[in-house]
Amino acid sequence: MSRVILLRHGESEWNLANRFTGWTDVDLSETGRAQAWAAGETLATAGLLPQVTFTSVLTRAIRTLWLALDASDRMWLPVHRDWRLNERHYGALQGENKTDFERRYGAEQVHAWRRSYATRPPDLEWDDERHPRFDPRYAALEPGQLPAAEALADTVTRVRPWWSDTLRPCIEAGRDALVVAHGNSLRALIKDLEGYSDEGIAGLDVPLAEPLIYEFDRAGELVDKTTLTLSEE
Ligand SMILES: O=C(O)[C@@H](CO)OP(=O)(O)O
Repeated sequence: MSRVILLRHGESEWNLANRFTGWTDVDLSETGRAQAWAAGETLATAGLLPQVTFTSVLTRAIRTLWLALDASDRMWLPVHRDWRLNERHYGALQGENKTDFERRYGAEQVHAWRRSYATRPPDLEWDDERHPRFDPRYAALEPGQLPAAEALADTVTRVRPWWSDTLRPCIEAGRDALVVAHGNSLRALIKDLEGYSDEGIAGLDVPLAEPLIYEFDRAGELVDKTTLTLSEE
């Protein structure tokens, strides 16, 4: 048996400001840091101490992992960062305020951008300085791998091979893993794990910094899922 703990990062500065974030590399807010620490304490109290950890290449997820590892006295664990766990790329919407956009474009359009499976937000321009091709952390990737905007369906397409080549072998080896990622990259993973339909996944929101525990058998089949409630201060 293997346990996989899925953890969305704590509140970021742009969760707080209600701005579309995507691949923008914003840090955790003070609340987000406290949430990440509390998540680590909760895992330690529950005896959920993984042997290996995975995260994205974005600061809010990496720092959540660091704080959770520190709080659970596990800073020595191996950490594997992978761009395929990044948040869904929100294209030209990145930086915009979600409420302002609802006023300008209507709640239905904004909901489609945020939660429909296949609706892609408008692309970031190729020459926009925020385009990932200008970011050194993606320098080893082929230009065709770098999104200018993603629908959730596109995020599923990049998370699926990560599951097959990285997480699944770890599960089959009987190892427990902590995966710290983002609202929509976790929705992409959970869609396949729990068999959500393209329409059904629109109704799933992953809470900030609340550990979701998935248990798998040695064949990599999901056998159980639980949510850990955070310990009270
Ligand atoms: O802005 C984002 O990148 C995400 C996560 O915060 O937002 P949403 O939940 O609207 O997809």
